[in-house]
Amino acid sequence: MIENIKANFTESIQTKIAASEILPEAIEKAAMMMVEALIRGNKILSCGNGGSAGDAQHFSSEMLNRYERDRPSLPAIALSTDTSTLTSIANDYSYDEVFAKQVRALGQPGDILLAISTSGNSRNVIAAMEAALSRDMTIVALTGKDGGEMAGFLSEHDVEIRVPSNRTARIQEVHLLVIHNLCECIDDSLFPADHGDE
Ligand SMILES: O=C(CO)[C@@H](O)[C@H](O)[C@H](O)[C@H](O)COP(=O)(O)O
Ligand SMILES: [Zn+2]
Repeated sequence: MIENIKANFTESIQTKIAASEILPEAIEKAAMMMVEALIRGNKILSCGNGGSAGDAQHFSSEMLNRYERDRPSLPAIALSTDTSTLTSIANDYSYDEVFAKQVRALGQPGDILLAISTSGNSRNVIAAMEAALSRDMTIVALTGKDGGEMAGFLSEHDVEIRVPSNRTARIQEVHLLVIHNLCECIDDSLFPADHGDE
């Protein structure tokens, strides 16, 4: 067991090092898309399943409340939080529709969808992306593995941040770091810290 635990730490560290070499430009592009959307008065919707649902909520809470510094609330909605809405859409229609229906109701032109899936193949996340495009939103996709079907949905207006790993857990661990980088870039752009503030 100890050897497995150590191997997991090593694999996670190596995945982060590999990601640090290939992802910074995509993260910067995604952050600038988000900053521009927020300046325009748009908002960010986020979605994902399982651990990625947690990531979607982690991101929205850091927008709505704060990341590391005191600053005004920023508009974001995680689409994985309202169990009445999720269960009724899944019950009456299909689990594939649980995020897409919310995007069609809440999404406005210029909003951003943060779509999170380690495989890139979750049907409900892909349906949310289709709904976002129908609302003239842009997409920031956090993926892994080979990008799955999600990778094929993106245009030059969108950005994919694909973690170089085939293991769901390792991909999720990097997704969280990506989310914290996005928050830091947004705060640095919109609310630069005073010297000596931090
Ligand atoms: O957290 C984990 C595994 O670490 C799981 O809950 C995982 O998120 C679930 O199996 C998801 O359904 C996987 O979906 P996806 O990342 O392929 O979109
Ligand atoms: Zn997990």
